[in-house]
Amino acid sequence: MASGDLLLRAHAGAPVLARAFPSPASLLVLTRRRRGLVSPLTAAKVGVAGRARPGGAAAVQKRRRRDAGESLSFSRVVTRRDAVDEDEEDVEGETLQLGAGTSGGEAGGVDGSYLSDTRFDQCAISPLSLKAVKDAGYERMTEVQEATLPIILHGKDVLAKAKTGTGKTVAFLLPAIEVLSTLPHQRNQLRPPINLLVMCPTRELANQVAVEAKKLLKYHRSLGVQVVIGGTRLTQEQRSMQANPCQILVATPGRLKDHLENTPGFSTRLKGVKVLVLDEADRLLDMGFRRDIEKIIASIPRERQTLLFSATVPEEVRQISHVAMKKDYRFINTVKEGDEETHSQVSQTYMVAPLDLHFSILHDVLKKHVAEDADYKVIIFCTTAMVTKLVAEVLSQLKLNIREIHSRKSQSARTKVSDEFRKSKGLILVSSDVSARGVDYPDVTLVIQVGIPADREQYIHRLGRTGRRGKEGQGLLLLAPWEKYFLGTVKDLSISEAAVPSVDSSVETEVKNAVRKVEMKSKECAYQAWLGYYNSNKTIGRDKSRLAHLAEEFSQSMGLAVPPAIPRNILRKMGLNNVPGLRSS
Ligand SMILES: Nc1ncnc2c1ncn2[C@@H]1O[C@H](COP(=O)(O)OP(=O)(O)OP(=O)(O)O)[C@@H](O)[C@H]1O
Repeated sequence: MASGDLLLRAHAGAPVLARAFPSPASLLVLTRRRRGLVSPLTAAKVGVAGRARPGGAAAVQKRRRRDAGESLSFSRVVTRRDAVDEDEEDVEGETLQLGAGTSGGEAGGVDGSYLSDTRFDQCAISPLSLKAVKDAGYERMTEVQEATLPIILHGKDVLAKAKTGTGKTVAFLLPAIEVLSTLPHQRNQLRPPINLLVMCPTRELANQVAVEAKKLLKYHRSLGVQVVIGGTRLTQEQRSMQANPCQILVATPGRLKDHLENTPGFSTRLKGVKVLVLDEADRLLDMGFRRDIEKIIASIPRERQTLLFSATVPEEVRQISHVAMKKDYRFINTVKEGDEETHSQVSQTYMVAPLDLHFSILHDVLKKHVAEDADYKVIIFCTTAMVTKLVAEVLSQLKLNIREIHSRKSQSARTKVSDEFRKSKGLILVSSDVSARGVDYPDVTLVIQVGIPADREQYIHRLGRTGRRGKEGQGLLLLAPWEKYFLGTVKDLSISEAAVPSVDSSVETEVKNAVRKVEMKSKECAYQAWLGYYNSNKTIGRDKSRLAHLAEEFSQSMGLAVPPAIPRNILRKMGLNNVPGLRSS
C-alpha cells in the first residue's frame, strides 16, 4: 500500500475499516499532503498538514532532573539537519491532520467540541469492549479516538497529537485491547506473556492508565492488568505480578528496567509484547528517559505495533520517533492547522513581579479565587520538589486548604493526596512536575505556574490540567522580571498580561509572618534546589555571577538576610565552585 493512502483505500476496501466506520459522518477525511489529494467528501473537515521541514540544527531538549541538591541539566542534543536523509524523511510517517469541526452536543463540556459525531456503537469493536465503554459512560468518541481507532485497528504504528484532556488514554487502550482480545489466552496461566506494554513518565499517570484499562477490561475476563512503578520494594511488585496474572502491563521506565534486570522470567514474558504504547511520548523520548526506553525497546519483539501519544509533538520528536516506530507510521494530528495547542476555553494570563512579591501575589490570587468559586480546585506548579514543599508550607501557614505532592514524598503519601485531590473540591494542590502530564483530575478551576516551566511543552501540559473534556478553566503564569524571556516561546498562545495586584501592608505583614514560621531546613533545601534548577537553564544559568545574585533575591523572598551555605561537593557538581555570592559549607 502506498504510504498515506491508508484511509482512502481502506474505505474502498479494507473490511476492518469499513466495519469500523459505517456512517458517512465518520468517513475520516484525509489528505495526502504530499500528493495534494484531498477527498471532496471531507475537504471541509480536514486541513492540509503542513509538515515542517527539518530546519537547520534541530535540538532535543535533554532534561535530567533531580530535585534539591543534585544538579539538573537541560543540555541540548543536536540532531543535525544534514544527518537526516531527504528521501528517507519523505517516506516516513505520513501526516493526517484533522480539524475539529463536526462536533456538537454537550457531554460535560461547554460546547462538547472535543467529541466527534461518531458513537462507539457505530464502530467494529467487540461487544465486550462496547459494553464496558457504555458502563464507563462514553457514548460518542472524542476526535482523537475517532481519528486513530481505524488506523490502529488496521495494524499501523501511530504517532498521535491531540490537545490535553481529550481522551487519548482510551484512544490507545481501546484498540490495543481489541488487538489483544483476538489472541489466544489461557484463563489460569500464572505468568502469561505480556502482550500490551504501556510506558508512562510518572507513577500517578501509570496508575491512572491502569484504572482506565480496568474499566475497559470489565467484561474481558481473561485479560488482566498490572502496574509496575516503583516507590515500593521490587519484591512487592514481583509478588503482586505473580499473584495476579496479567497480559497488560503499565510501567514507568526506571522500574520496568529494574524488573528486566532483576525479576526472574520477566524478560521472557516481555517477548510476548504485540503492542507498545508510549504515553506522553515526547517526554519519554527526551534524554531524561531515552536510555531506559531504548533498553526496554531492545527487549521486546521488533514485530509489534507501536503507538505514541501526546498533546505536544515537537518536530525533534518526529525526527527521533524511528527509535520506536516503523518507518511508515502515521502521524495523526487533531489540532487544526493554525489552531493553538491550548484550549480556547481556558483563559491564560501572566504576571511579572519581583520575587519578593510572589508569596503575597499568590495569597491574593488564591483568596480571590476561593471567594469567587466555592468549588475551587487549584493546582500550583513549582520548579522543583523542594520549592514545592516550601510554597506548600508558606501557603499552609496562611490558612489555605493546601495539599503537597512531589518526588520527595513517599509513594503512599503521593497516592493518598492524588486520590483525595481527584475526588474533592475546595482544595489547592501544590505540585512539582509529577502532576504536569496526563493526570486527569476532574474540574480543576485554576492552574498557577510559579517560575518558568522547563520548556514550552511543559507549560502546555501543566495548563492542560484544567479545561479538560471541554470544560472552562483559568491559567496564570507568575514570573520574575528576568524570566520574562520565556514568554517568547509561547507567544503564539493567547496569553495576556494581568495587572499585579496591589497588596496592602497588613496582608504583606501576614505573608511575611507566614514565611518566617517556615523551618530553616525547608528554606535551605529550597534555595539549593532553586539554584540547581536555574543553573541548568540555558538562558539564566549562562551567567553564573548573575545567577548567584538572583539566588540571593530568592533567599530574600524567603526572609533570609544571608543566603544559605551549600555543601562544597554539591556546588562543584553544579559547576558553581568559587562563584562570588554563593557560600559553601
Ligand atoms: N469518548 C469519551 N466520552 C466522554 N469522556 C471521555 C471519552 N474518552 C475519554 N473520556 C474522559 O475524558 C477525560 C480525559 O481523558 P484523558 O485523560 O485520556 O485525556 P488525555 O487526552 O490523555 O489528556 P492529557 O493530554 O492531559 O494526557 C477522562 O476523564 C476520560 O475518562
